[in-house]
Amino acid sequence: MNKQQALLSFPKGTIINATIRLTGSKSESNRALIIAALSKGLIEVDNLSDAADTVTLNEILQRLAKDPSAASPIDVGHAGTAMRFLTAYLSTLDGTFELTGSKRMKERPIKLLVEALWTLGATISYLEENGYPPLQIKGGLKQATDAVQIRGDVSSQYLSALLMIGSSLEKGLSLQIIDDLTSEPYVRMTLKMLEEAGIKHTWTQNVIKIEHQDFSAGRLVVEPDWSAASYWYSIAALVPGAQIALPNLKEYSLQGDSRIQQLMLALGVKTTRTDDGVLLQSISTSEQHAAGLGAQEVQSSATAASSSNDPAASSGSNGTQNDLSTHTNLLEDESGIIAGEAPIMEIPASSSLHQDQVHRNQDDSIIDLKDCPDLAQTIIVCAAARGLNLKFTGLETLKIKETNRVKALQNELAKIGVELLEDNFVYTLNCSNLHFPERVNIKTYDDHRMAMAFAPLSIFIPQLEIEDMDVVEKSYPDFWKDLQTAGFEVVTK
Ligand SMILES: O=C(O)C1=C[C@@H](OP(=O)(O)O)[C@@H](O)[C@H](O)C1
Ligand SMILES: C=C(OP(=O)(O)O)C(=O)O
Repeated sequence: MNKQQALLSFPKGTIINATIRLTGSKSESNRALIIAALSKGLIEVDNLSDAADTVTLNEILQRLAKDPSAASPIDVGHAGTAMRFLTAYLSTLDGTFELTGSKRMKERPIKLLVEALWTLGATISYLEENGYPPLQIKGGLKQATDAVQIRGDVSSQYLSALLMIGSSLEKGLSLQIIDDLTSEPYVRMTLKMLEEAGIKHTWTQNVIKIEHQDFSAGRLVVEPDWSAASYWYSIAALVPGAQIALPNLKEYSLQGDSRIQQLMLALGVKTTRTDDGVLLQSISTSEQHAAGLGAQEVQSSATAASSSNDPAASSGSNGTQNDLSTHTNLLEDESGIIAGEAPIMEIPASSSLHQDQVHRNQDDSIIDLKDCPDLAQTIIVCAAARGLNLKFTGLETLKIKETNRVKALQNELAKIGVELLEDNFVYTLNCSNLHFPERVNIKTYDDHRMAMAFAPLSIFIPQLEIEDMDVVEKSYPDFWKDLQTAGFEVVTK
């Protein structure tokens, strides 16, 4: 099938003054759909995302509700959350299911989740490579135990998948997290949404407990997507005088990616709360200097931003301070490979020890994105365009997402003369040869975030081609239309 390219340009002198209505969060939507399905009609959902990942999961759940025996094979395409959440959910249904996905999905590890479900009593087998989809799931889980351990440093989606089925299991769930927890705000989002659906939990040190209990009737309202908002922050950081209103976004959100507010303050974007959402404004260089945001300050301010100002983020929802960030590594896996017998892809080394070292030794110019990996491409490309030699940690899990995002960033940033250097879990931008050619073609690697993170470069590159523009469907189908609303020219080729 021929891929459609977008040819982007940004007329010189355009001042951006736009209102952009973002679609709902795909993370919240996909949790809401699973919770609604588990609640058997007690929970209703409002403002579902238009994201293809959500549309796909919704269709699958509707087919399952109609006739589980006719629903298989179930194909989630590129949707990581759908793959992981359904693996747990299907284990609780009656029937036998084949769960598969795109070529890339078959390279994204699922072994830790499958092993945790095996411990609970599920019957799951690998249909191709050990440790990877496709899976055969024989439902009707007969629970062997409530106690399960799982490494937290590979994907938080495994934990969310288990937590969502916890209250439906006859013995409940006691989930012990070993190793560092990556993408922690997504686990908190899961627990918060379960709470909104009447499901209580406790989180003490590294153990989250959910008793067997019933959902209570209610409605989950999905907020607009903060990850999608990040591309507008990047644009505001690169276009002097830009003003972008994002209605309905909440300053304090269930979404950890709302941290873009603090991170981008350091790159020159101010966020103001309005009656119906937030307003982004680019701060001029002189304002940045007046606010003390010189090059050095940009770096330390960005670091400070990596500890959220969201009060909900600093303690368990039961008010218990958890110490996951400091607990020791219990299951060091020196090989750094969790794949089965035929490993397809190395997952980030079980790197807690090394990363702890980095954190201990770090000067304050390192931005840690472990809590918000989906912001990495946006921030790194934006910083590169600004010529800022920033340092980052917490990027290890990028290697097992829609593509190896570290490699993809390295390849595409090279086209503007920028290097992203990797050394012992620290990633450094070297912008000393930054230049903007007349025409650049950006490859997307089947990754929506590659397309959206690089699109703002059209502010500097007269003809920017984005290969395979349809990739944005995964999370933000209206992205190109919204760019046009803001004054960008988008020609489809
Ligand atoms: O739970 C979720 O909704 C998500 C968790 C994150 O994945 P990891 O936990 O694998 O980092 C994130 O990258 C993904 O886009 C959505
Ligand atoms: C990593 C992502 O999604 P998923 O893991 O759900 O495929 C993403 O949206 O950036």
